[in-house]
Amino acid sequence: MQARIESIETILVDVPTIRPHRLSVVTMNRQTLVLVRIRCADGFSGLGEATTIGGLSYGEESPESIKVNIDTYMAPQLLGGDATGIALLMAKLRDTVQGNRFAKCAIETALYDAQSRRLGIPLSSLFGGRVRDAVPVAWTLASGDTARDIAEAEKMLDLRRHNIFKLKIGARSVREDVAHVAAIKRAVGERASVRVDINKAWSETDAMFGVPGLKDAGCDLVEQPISDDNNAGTQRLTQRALLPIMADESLHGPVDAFQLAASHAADVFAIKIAQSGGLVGAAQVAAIGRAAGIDLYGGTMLEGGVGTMASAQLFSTFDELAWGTELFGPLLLTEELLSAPLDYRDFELHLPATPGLGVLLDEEKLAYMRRDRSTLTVFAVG
Ligand SMILES: O=C(O)C[C@H]1C=CC(=O)O1
Ligand SMILES: [Mn+2]
Repeated sequence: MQARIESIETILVDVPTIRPHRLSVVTMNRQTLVLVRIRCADGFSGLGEATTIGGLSYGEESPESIKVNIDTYMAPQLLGGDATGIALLMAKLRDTVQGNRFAKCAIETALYDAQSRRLGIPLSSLFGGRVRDAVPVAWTLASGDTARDIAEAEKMLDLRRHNIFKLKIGARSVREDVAHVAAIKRAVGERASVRVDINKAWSETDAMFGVPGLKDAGCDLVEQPISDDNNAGTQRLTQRALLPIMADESLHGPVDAFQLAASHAADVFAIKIAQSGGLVGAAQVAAIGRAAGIDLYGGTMLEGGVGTMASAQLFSTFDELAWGTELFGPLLLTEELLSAPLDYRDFELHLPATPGLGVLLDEEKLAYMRRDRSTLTVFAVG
């Protein structure tokens, strides 16, 4: 049975964060969610998300460019097509649209959400089924203040919400950053795993000094210490084997995964569905990593509930997820856009058993919060 695509809508929603979120590349005070909704003639619809971080400071696609490119170049090609033929539709997009991985991810996710709803099964069933019904979730400490980060970590441990902490460093000197990490590890001790994300800020020589310091501080994992232009440098750091090195910004889908795996320039892959160009691309990144003996970690672009659940649906199917996930995006936001919030408890995100993504939008809240609330545009078949 075919299902004609009737409309594709891309919606921007600006949501303040619960506190400033300081990365080496940007300080976020709000997040712009990019939501995609595809409606089909058989009455089924699907949701996807293409949210990125800090406008253009993290990736090459901004929320605004994602919306314009979907509305102008992608939606017209897909409208009227058969929504059940996901591989064919995505092949058509790949042939005619270069790059734009986040936009493609949102469209592909919406098609998979609609298709799994149509079949009455969770989205994870279309990727082989679940190995687990819940995934561990790290929290990022990024207030920029050591005492505040320690208080936040204590609160998360008390709530039994997170016992893995990822510290954002790289904006200060290496010496100051190592002292910051050491203070937080001293405070939480064996109750939590402490890891760092440098978001490319270090030079290779910074890393030569910094990584041994982090090891002495009790840090467990180092994410993207140096530029993604210098994978040879990351390979050298990985081979020094002082601490596990995780690839994040250097990993944009299966081709990068293959190159990093072939040169063993990482010990761990941060799998992100948007960076990988979609769920299928992310599954391929995971498979390449596993084939090369590289561990997996479920990454985020700090998406809201839709993208977070799409990621969780895929990560639940991985046979190995040694470093857990960081699917905490909705918890960083001051506003809930789902009709029921995601289920975080006992240090994990629990997945719903309902069809598709298993999430619904709070339509009233969305209507009130969407950026274009006065100038609505929905692209539909004429
Ligand atoms: O990993 C990143 O670089 C981006 C993001 C994920 C968690 C977080 O706090 O920031
Ligand atoms: Mn990262």
